[in-house]
Amino acid sequence: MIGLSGLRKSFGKQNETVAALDDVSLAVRPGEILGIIGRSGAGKSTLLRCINGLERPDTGAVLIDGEDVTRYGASELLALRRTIGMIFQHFNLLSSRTVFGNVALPLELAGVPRARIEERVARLLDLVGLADKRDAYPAKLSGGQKQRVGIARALATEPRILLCDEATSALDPETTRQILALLADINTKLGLTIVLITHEMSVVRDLCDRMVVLERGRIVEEGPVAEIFAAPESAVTRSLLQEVMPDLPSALAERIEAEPRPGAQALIRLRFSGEGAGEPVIAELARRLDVAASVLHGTVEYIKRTPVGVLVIALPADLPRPLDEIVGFLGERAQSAELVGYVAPTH
Ligand SMILES: Nc1ncnc2c1ncn2[C@@H]1O[C@H](COP(=O)(O)OP(=O)(O)OP(=O)(O)O)[C@@H](O)[C@H]1O
Repeated sequence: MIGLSGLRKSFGKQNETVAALDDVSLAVRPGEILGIIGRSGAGKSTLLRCINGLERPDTGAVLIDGEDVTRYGASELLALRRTIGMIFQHFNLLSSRTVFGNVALPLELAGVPRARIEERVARLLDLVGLADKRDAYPAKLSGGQKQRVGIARALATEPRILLCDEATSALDPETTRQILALLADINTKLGLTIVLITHEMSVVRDLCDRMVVLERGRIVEEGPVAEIFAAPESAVTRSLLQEVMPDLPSALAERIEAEPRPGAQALIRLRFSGEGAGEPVIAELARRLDVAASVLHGTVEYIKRTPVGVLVIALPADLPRPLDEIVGFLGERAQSAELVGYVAPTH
């Protein structure tokens, strides 16, 4: 549905140039929800703006339904934007217009007859659960209600693609959950393709099918959300994941040493996904290798009903077998097993 190939975009800043996008290639499948995550300045907004033609890449192609939109002129771009809805962090509603007036605006601009506008807006307000706020002005709405208006307005021209620019970053956690549930509902009901940018892993976890991690204008990781949560490869992804699935609680992290001191216990981090998440690894470790491990930390997240977890265990100081063998044994039963370091005995 959307194909980006070899996108590069630089901005000049005094004497230096910043590569906002540095050779980005990506395919977005019809009907999927793709999350693009990265830290501030990673290039997320530039990427989104290239998709809807607000930004023209220096080189590379943006294919929408097979057509390279980087070659479009002004009028073709205008038509393109009607097929791509967009919602924003700060909603961007017109304060002088009612809820109805805001949602109706793109239809008025497209010259849709009044009766059809009335009917379409009523349907959209029903869809986003705001039928009773039809005549309210934005100033009287909560953040979540404003974003619902934003979503209804974005859907007014019946786009095939919805771009979300940090759409829940200004909302509290409960309202965020409701808006993400609404987006999931719209994705299912309308078969809409959704591309969202965010700096929050919880948004990706709760809504997306696949994810892309951007860092300094480059894609550093890409794949199904559950797979990346279970086995993050890049340092950026691991660090972003700390927000939802801490690898180690900070009190424990402070005590970790790289080399074993006499009497120190080795800490092993296990990652699990899907079926493996329920397997009795620790019991097997005790039974088969005669190693009694203790659990120091664990989290389990459900991503589209797939359990994905992290478990940190401490091995006893005097191991009956070589450490490598134990890590290998665990690695065969979990998604991954790695030595985190050692903790010295506290007494
Ligand atoms: N119009 C511009 N002029 C100059 N530099 C820009 C412009 N737009 C973006 N940049 C630079 O390009 C880089 C990527 O910016 P971009 O806004 O795409 O990142 P982002 O991941 O969306 O960040 P944020 O989450 O803070 O919005 C940054 O270094 C930014 O300063």
